Amino acid sequence: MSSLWCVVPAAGRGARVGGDTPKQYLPLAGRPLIEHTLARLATHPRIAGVMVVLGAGDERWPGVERIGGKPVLTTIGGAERCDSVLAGLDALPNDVAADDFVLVHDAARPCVRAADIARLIELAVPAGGGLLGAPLRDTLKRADAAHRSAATEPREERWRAFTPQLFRRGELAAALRAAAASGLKPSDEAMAMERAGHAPLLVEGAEDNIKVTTAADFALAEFLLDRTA
Ligand SMILES: Nc1ccn([C@@H]2O[C@H](COP(=O)(O)OP(=O)(O)OP(=O)(O)O)[C@@H](O)[C@H]2O)c(=O)n1
Ligand SMILES: C[C@](O)(CO)[C@H](O)COP(=O)(O)O
Repeated sequence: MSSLWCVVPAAGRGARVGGDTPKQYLPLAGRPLIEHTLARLATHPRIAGVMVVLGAGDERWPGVERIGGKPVLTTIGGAERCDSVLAGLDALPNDVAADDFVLVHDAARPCVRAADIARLIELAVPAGGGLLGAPLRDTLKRADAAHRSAATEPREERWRAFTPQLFRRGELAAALRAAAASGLKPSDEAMAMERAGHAPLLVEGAEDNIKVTTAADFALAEFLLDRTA
């Protein structure tokens, strides 16, 4: 079975965590958060290599060139996550063809399960692309400016999007470029692909594939690390 490259957007500032150090470099179980994520990806049998997208002038990147025997390449990202993903796609090795599928996975998601990555590849490749996610399981409220519940929104057919997301290199790059040209800043790859007329497959994954977003998420991620390995 062929293996895929994975673009890892890691050029964010982690503003919602606070502090001067971007969250991907903050300690999680004794190691920088990003190292856990890269270890998960690089040791996966279906992943050929990782392209880490760094912030400009990022001195915190340890400069590793291989993890788990897999190549680790780097490039510089942009102002928004979508810009960073596009930069990562453009920087992939030339032997990654336009029709080859590529994964995109947030550096901020260190607890992704290997079985979920395998299942995404198994189901989304024949479907032309897709993403891990989970159906909403809570009642959904629309808040007004005073944080009052203004309405209860339908939760049927509503999913939370996770990463990895998986698409053909050329189609995803074209969709991201088209979105950028229209002034849209897609919050995930699937949004750009939907806008380009594709219908990404939703593949249900474990809800413990959390995105470390606030300081409180570090304790939860540390609790989950060993339980999701
Ligand atoms: N310009 C950006 C913004 C985000 N990311 C990456 O996209 C992933 C998910 O984004 P998010 O959780 O929003 O991270 P930050 O943008 O760093 O968080 P914040 O919005 O709190 O600053 C992270 O791995 C982050 O490093 C990126 O590569 N380039
Ligand atoms: C891509 C993503 O992980 C899907 O849920 C998420 O949108 C990235 O976080 P952000 O805060 O939207 O940048």
